[in-house]
Amino acid sequence: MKPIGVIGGGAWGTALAQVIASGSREVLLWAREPEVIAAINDHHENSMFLPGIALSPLIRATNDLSWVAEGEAVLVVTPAQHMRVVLADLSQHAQPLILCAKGIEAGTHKLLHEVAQEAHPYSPIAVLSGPTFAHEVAAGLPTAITLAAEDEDRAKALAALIARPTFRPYVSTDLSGAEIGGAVKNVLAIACGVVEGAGLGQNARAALIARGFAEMTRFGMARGARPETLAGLSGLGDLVLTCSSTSSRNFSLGVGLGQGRSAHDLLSDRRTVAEGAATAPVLVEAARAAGVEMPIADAVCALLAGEAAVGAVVERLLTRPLGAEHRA
Ligand SMILES: NC(=O)C1=CN([C@@H]2O[C@H](COP(=O)(O)OP(=O)(O)OC[C@H]3O[C@@H](n4cnc5c(N)ncnc54)[C@H](O)[C@@H]3O)[C@@H](O)[C@H]2O)C=CC1
Ligand SMILES: O=C(CO)COP(=O)(O)O
Repeated sequence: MKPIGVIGGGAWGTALAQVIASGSREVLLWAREPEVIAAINDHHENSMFLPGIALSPLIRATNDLSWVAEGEAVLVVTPAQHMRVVLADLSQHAQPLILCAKGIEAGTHKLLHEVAQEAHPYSPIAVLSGPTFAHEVAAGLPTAITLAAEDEDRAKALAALIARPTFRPYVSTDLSGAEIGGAVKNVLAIACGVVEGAGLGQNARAALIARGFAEMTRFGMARGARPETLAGLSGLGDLVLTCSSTSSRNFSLGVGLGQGRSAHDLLSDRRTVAEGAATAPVLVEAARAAGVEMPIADAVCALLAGEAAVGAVVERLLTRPLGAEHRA
């Protein structure tokens, strides 16, 4: 059996490596930080990004991308905004690339499967996205996730390759839908954190999840996503997960904003990623370009940019004209 490659030694890349290795598969994991490579190879732990999890000895870490490219398939798990640069360093090959980051590329407004296809025209591209906190997945807790590829047989084959007794991929052919759900829910998770931090109550949070989902659906459909994908694991499923737990970095960032702290303070000095902070301005631009109204995403963007205080943003949302719940 050939090994499987994983690019990205953060919490999620490491958790996915652990899942795959639990099926007696060797994993070649590319990490950026020499300390992460040493800790995985010498102590079978990623103490920087996923502390406290004893990793399988079948996971070997490297800083050599050409090694990883030998995998039967390669999971790409760098933060969204770094993906194009990292993929440019990966040699061209014909193995499938499974994209696991959540975001939309700044500047181009492209979804990550579009970025990957430009960088690797000969590789089949798949997307893996859903409600999956890394620490739970690494601990072997039950998890379901969407695996999307244009070709359904390819999606099924990749799902079989990475499925494990407590890790269940459900297949889809809707790449855009799987990606848009994951990208947009990060921004909405920040909004839900603000509700929590500002003490606005549980009614407000439920309203925000439902109205946020309406925004996700409008934007997704404008960008070619299927509504049923957005209502599935990678959309609504992940939205519910990250809008209700401080295990979410995006939700936690929102809690800090809701307590009146600045995004600059909350984001400086952190090693871990809160993708929603990078996605929010890109999403707002992309929504405008597509003619889609996204008032909650606009509010998150204004808070992150320090353009408005929490009270003003909430008032702006509450004083919007009353309207129909469902638009024709
Ligand atoms: N942590 C989780 O529970 C989940 C994360 N994801 C997604 O996976 C992606 C990666 O997130 P995590 O593994 O959680 O990251 P993390 O927050 O655990 O670690 C940060 C990662 O960013 C990398 N990084 C920093 N600067 C970089 C650069 N210039 N070039 C390339 N890489 C750089 C670091 O090497 C490290 O791997 C994100 O898009 C995230 O939304 C998806 C599902 C679950
Ligand atoms: O995407 C995730 C779970 O599905 C992780 O969420 P955070 O990035 O907000 O921690």
